[in-house]
Amino acid sequence: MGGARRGTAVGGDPVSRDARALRQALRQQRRDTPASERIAAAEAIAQRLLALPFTPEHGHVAGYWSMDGEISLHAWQLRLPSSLIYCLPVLHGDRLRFAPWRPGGALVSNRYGIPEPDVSSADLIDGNDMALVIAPLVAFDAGCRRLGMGAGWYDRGFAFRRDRAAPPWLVGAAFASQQVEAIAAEPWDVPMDAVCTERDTFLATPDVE
Ligand SMILES: Nc1nc2c(c(=O)[nH]1)N(C=O)[C@@H](CNc1ccc(C(=O)N[C@@H](CCC(=O)O)C(=O)O)cc1)CN2
Ligand SMILES: Nc1ncnc2c1ncn2[C@@H]1O[C@H](COP(=O)(O)OP(=O)(O)OP(=O)(O)O)[C@@H](O)[C@H]1O
Repeated sequence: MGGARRGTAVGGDPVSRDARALRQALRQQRRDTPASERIAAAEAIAQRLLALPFTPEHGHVAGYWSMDGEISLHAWQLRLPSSLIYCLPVLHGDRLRFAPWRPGGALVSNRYGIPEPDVSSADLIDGNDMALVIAPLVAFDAGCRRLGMGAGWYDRGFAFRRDRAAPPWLVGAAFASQQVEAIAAEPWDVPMDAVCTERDTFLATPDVE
């Protein structure tokens, strides 16, 4: 494995989806990001996310409760226009759903120990009713392909986006150090419309007919 070095893209072959070791190395590198970098990165990614060409004017937008060293979205959440409703992911059976959350709102811990809004299932929002979803990731490439935690929550939840246009807009969020040369495409993969880091914004190239 050539490269889980900080700040450098991993070169060589496309990242094998079976590369458990690579996933672990990238997660370790993500956890090792120093606090000073995390603080600056949260501000920088907020500016990039707010500047996306397709930021919706109203509706529900999802972030995530960062864990395992993921880049934080609190600065973005704080700066969202009041016409947008911030939501967090909620694991409902085998489905990824969403629920509005504001600081102070009731939370419970999900099966992975990640806090999620404490709401009844009737109040959960389906992925296809969201305007924009920021997806956490372990690695990404410049083509806006995403490697997640390996349980397929986002790929299953947004499978409908493989043959349907946005919305919901899907945006990966990561530290620049999580970029790899190429992620091998799997049939179930749902590419992101963009990936933002503290340093760059990658936009998926629209299909030219
Ligand atoms: N902050 C955040 N929220 C998120 C995700 C995420 O990646 N980050 N998810 C993105 O999908 C969903 C949760 N998916 C997850 C999938 C695996 C693990 C995880 O820690 N797996 C452990 C093994 C845990 C176990 O077996 O119970 C591991 O791989 O070490 C966590 C979250 C929804 N919410
Ligand atoms: N649309 C789908 N329908 C059924 N199974 C799916 C679908 N999408 C993904 N999966 C399954 O989910 C598993 C994990 O996929 P993958 O490794 O791509 O997840 P990931 O993108 O890393 O994780 P996540 O989306 O949770 O962050 C795969 O084994 C795949 O079989």
